[in-house]
Amino acid sequence: MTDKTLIVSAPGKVILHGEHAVVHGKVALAVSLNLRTYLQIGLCSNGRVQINLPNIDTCLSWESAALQFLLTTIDADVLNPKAASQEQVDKLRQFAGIPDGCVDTRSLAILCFLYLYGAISASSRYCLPSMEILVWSELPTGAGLGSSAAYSVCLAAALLTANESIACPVPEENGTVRWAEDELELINKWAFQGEKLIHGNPSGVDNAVGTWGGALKYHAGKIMPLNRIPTLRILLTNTKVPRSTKTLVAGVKDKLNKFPSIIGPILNSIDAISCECERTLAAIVAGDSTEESYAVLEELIDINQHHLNVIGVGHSSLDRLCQATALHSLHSKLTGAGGGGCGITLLRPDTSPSVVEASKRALNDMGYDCWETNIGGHGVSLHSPSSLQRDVSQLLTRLTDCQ
Ligand SMILES: Nc1ncnc2c1ncn2[C@@H]1O[C@H](COP(=O)(O)OP(=O)(O)OP(=O)(O)O)[C@@H](O)[C@H]1O
Ligand SMILES: C[C@@](O)(CCO)CC(=O)[O-]
Ligand SMILES: [Mg+2]
Repeated sequence: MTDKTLIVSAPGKVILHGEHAVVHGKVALAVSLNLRTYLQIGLCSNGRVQINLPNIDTCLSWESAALQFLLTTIDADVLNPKAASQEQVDKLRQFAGIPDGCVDTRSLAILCFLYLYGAISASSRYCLPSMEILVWSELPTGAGLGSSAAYSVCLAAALLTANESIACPVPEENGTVRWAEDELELINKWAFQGEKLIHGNPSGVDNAVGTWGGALKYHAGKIMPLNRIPTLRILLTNTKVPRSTKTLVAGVKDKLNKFPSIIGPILNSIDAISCECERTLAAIVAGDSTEESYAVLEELIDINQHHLNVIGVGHSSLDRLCQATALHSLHSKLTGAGGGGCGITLLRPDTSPSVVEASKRALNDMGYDCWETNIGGHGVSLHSPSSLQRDVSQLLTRLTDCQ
């Protein structure tokens, strides 16, 4: 590609409880996934900026000179990330030929890139750097697993590192490194600004998981690592019904504005579910009556799924998912923004392989993708090419070659 190439990655996430309520200041519990988004950035001197997004069939390239307007449009301080103003968004839309109100996958991804590239580069340079960026993800796009946050976190980490606003740590023996805590905070803050362009009004939970990984409790902007959490077995199902987080989040806000005394208590109840879930997970770690604790976790899942339907983010595909797993005495709820996308099903430590297989078969027969997942992937990381899994490395090389 170029003389200086960096590869970063960030994990997707599942929200156990608290989606949507967290946007309104309630508690959410989220864990990172072992599915990641990878970004390769190469600084070059060919006077061009290229972004290749194969998951969404998009590859765009501009003369750096054509992007110089970003320097005057975006007056940013790299150490104090701020949101794009309406005027700036309008200029970016106009430049990229994105009509007002257009929320398709490609438009949102490009808007997010242009703002982060402009804001991070413009704040410390007089001319914009020439670069080639390739983003490829193992996560399904727009399915509730935090693909937008993983994309924003990767862009923020790569642009800040390429710009030397944060250090470029030297990979250790295993070839993967993380940044220092204050640098992670800066990555997270910029990623949050990227999420704003994609989501409209994000809570910040998804980019926090993408940045720090692991399991965390998120409450009104406060990020608290969850240390007392057992190894959970989770079946992840993608209904493949497309939806937009931005639209769903806006829908809940409208409902809350219209019926504050009806929807408000439901959001409070979701908050209480997250807190009860946290206590129950800690009880399992402490070895307290695991059998009963799992029964509580299952009941919390059922109650929350009903609440999410009431606030308008359910979908018939998700109802069918819950019914299909209930036939095997398993409990499911949507995860992420809902409206289709993915659901999670809790498996007990002793759920037998035959039950898991039968559930998977039933879900596959309905046209859904379904897999038992590992949770707790590490947060945003910088990789040496040799440390990447072979299939990921080969894929990035192949995609680079066909640019
Ligand atoms: N691999 C990718 N390449 C380019 N753009 C991506 C990629 N992954 C996500 N995006 C951007 O993120 C948007 C999807 O974000 P959205 O928030 O709707 O879904 P999600 O993040 O997968 O789900 P949730 O927010 O519920 O966890 C896409 O429309 C696209 O703009
Ligand atoms: C629906 C939502 O709560 C989670 C999306 O993964 C939105 C957010 O928190 O930004
Ligand atoms: Mg998202």
